[in-house]
Amino acid sequence: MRILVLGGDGYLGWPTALRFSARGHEVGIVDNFLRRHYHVELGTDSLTPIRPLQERVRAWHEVSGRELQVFIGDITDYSFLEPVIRDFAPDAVIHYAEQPSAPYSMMDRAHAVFTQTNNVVGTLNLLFALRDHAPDCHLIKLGTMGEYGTPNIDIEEGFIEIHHNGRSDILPFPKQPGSFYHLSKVHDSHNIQFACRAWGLRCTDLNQGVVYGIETEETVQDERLITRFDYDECFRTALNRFCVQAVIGHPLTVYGKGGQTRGFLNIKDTLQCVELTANNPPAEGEYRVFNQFTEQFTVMQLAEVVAKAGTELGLRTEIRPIPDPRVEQEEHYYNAKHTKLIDLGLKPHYLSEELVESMLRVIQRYRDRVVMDRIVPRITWRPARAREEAIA
Ligand SMILES: O=c1ccn([C@@H]2O[C@H](COP(=O)(O)OP(=O)(O)O[C@H]3O[C@H](CS(=O)(=O)O)[C@@H](O)[C@H](O)[C@H]3O)[C@@H](O)[C@H]2O)c(=O)[nH]1
Repeated sequence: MRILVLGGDGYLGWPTALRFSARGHEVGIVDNFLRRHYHVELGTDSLTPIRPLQERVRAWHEVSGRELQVFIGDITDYSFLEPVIRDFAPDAVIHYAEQPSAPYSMMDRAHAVFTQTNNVVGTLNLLFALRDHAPDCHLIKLGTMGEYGTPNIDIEEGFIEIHHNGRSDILPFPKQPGSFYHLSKVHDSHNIQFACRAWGLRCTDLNQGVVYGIETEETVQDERLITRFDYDECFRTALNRFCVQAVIGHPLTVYGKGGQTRGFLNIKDTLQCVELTANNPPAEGEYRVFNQFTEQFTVMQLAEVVAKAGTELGLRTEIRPIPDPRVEQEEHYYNAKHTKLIDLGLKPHYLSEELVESMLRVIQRYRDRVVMDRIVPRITWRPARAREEAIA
């Protein structure tokens, strides 16, 4: 297949591009380096010393003998995106090219507006480019489990049968997202579903949970191929962040009661899921939703696994809950279905103490790169006065 990875310089995009390239597909990467720019803006950095994209691409060529095509530009700029889609003529587009952080979107008005403009306009441009230049292409869009929020009923995979006043229908599962970032993904889902219905596009919306992990089969082949690994309050994910905190001797920052439950998956399973999805495309006009995670945990359970693994390695690891900077339920019912990818053949890598220990060992190699004053959260979901109190 000809596969275009939008956001192919990112945490997941880069390993995804390598995986498809290793399997013999023709892979193109599109990126505008926004993730690198956010870190310059916030004074943070990836724990792992990632190389410039062109150097990574050369390294992959040396290691594998394979070429990756690179397109540098912004997908919100249609005059950039349209010729890329037209000339590359993809069979599948994997779309990671969005602002992915809930805290970043909650910083202030400007960051909320940027997040929604960037994400919604980029995806809309993509839909039009596919309609006009690659109508048979399979769009694989990274959505989020956070679209559903935490309702007091079981979460279905995209759709739910509703009986109402003697009639019934299968409708999109209700959405109660918890940040302007998560809301941007809801807006995308609606736009994509409409484009499938109106124009016959085919799309899989992958409602992904919280990803953890550093290494994949391809990125370990050469140190220049390592993917980024964030631990700061904005671009982290909880488990990755707790692991870095354990290594530097910082108390694990469980927010509030720690009963927040989410779906989690290993970065290796992100690649498996995307590959299974690409190999099993939907029909023309079909809009599918897969819930992409393998296990659910509370935040406190994650912290406990990290604390135990840290103790095994001789680290002094303390769990210290802090007031929750977000507006979210700190204890709640959570039971989300996730069978469709398993039915396609997903073989999960489950979370274990050994896996966390191996992450801690990799992090230990780079511990001198940690920006210490970017661990404690400063962004809150509440308005200014409450924010100042929280920081104090
Ligand atoms: O130091 C921390 C960091 C996070 N949390 C808690 O851990 C949970 C998950 O937070 P997270 O920062 O790991 O992930 P989140 O903000 O939900 O976003 C991440 O995971 C989402 C999937 S999901 O959570 O919506 O299923 C993706 O869409 C996003 O791109 C990705 O950044 C939240 O309840 C948060 O309050 C802590 O208790 N302590």
